[in-house]
Amino acid sequence: MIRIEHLTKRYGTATVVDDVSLTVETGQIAALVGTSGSGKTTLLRMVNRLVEPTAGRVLIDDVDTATLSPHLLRRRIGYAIQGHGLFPHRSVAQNIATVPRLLGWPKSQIRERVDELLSMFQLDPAEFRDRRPHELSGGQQQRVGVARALAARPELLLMDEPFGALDPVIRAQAQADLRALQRRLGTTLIIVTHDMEEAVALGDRIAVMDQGRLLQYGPPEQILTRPATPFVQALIGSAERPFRLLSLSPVGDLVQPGQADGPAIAPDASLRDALAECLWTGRDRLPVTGGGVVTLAQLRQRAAGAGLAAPDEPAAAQVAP
Ligand SMILES: Nc1ncnc2c1ncn2[C@@H]1O[C@H](COP(=O)(O)OP(=O)(O)OP(=O)(O)O)[C@@H](O)[C@H]1O
Repeated sequence: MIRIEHLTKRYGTATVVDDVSLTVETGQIAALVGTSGSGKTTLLRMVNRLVEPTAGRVLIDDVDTATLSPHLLRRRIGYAIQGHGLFPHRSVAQNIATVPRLLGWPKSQIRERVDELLSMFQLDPAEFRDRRPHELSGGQQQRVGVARALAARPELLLMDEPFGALDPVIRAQAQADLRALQRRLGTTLIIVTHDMEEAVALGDRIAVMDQGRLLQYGPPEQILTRPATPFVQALIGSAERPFRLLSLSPVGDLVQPGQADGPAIAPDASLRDALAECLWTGRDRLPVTGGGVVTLAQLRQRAAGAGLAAPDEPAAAQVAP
């Protein structure tokens, strides 16, 4: 568990991170969103002490990170940034092996780990191990960057706009892969993004920042249905909100008894997909694979925010004064 307590960073008279407190449970993803210059990167970099806080502290599993040596701390924390930051003159394998080498892993174990990670990211080890970063596509470089961050099996992974440079299709795939991988490994993840869509797709919790302050921290449903301030509301984008809400839940959530004509939709498809299918095919109900139906009337209700579980724990509904 990561506990950020009253974290503050000042440069001269400018307070760029202003008394931010939030908790990320083990195995969860927290997405930091906000406008440019709102302090997201600075907040993230204070977690691995690339930036030293002016005040406040960060606890990882109840240990104050100020008591640890910064370089040892950073070996325990994966860090992936936009533009991947790969070493250009080192091979893919050497790049991925960076932290395991610093930790003194035996060569055979490093090699095994590199190949395992390449396979996990759908890069054939025999083909990619010895290439240099410039011999890879942007998406492949990005995957190697994330593989490098995961190499030493960090309990915590920090990502700063890791998919910013990818086109929308690859980006959606990269997000899905990251989510699946993170679930499998149980890694705790803090990701900075300026894209609310990405935050909703990835975050178990979303932190909205503006001018160094945390305006709201809560599950995506809460941010979307109960924005704490006009700024949060503007960031969500009112036109997109119904679709974002629908994208959070699978068809299986709304399935009810009944029958309908036409091709069926899978229970694990999103409600957003179901709405698109209804509109595209002119149907007001769809059969669901395995039985039952989902209706347009239900989808409309859900898009308006009805029937969602009440936003949980009051602490997560933290709102700045
Ligand atoms: N080393 C520094 N010295 C002085 N000011 C800094 C320094 N680093 C960052 N800042 C300022 O702190 C503020 C927050 O920057 P930060 O990079 O954390 O924002 P951000 O939300 O990540 O922005 P973006 O989305 O554009 O990357 C900005 O106004 C920036 O100019």
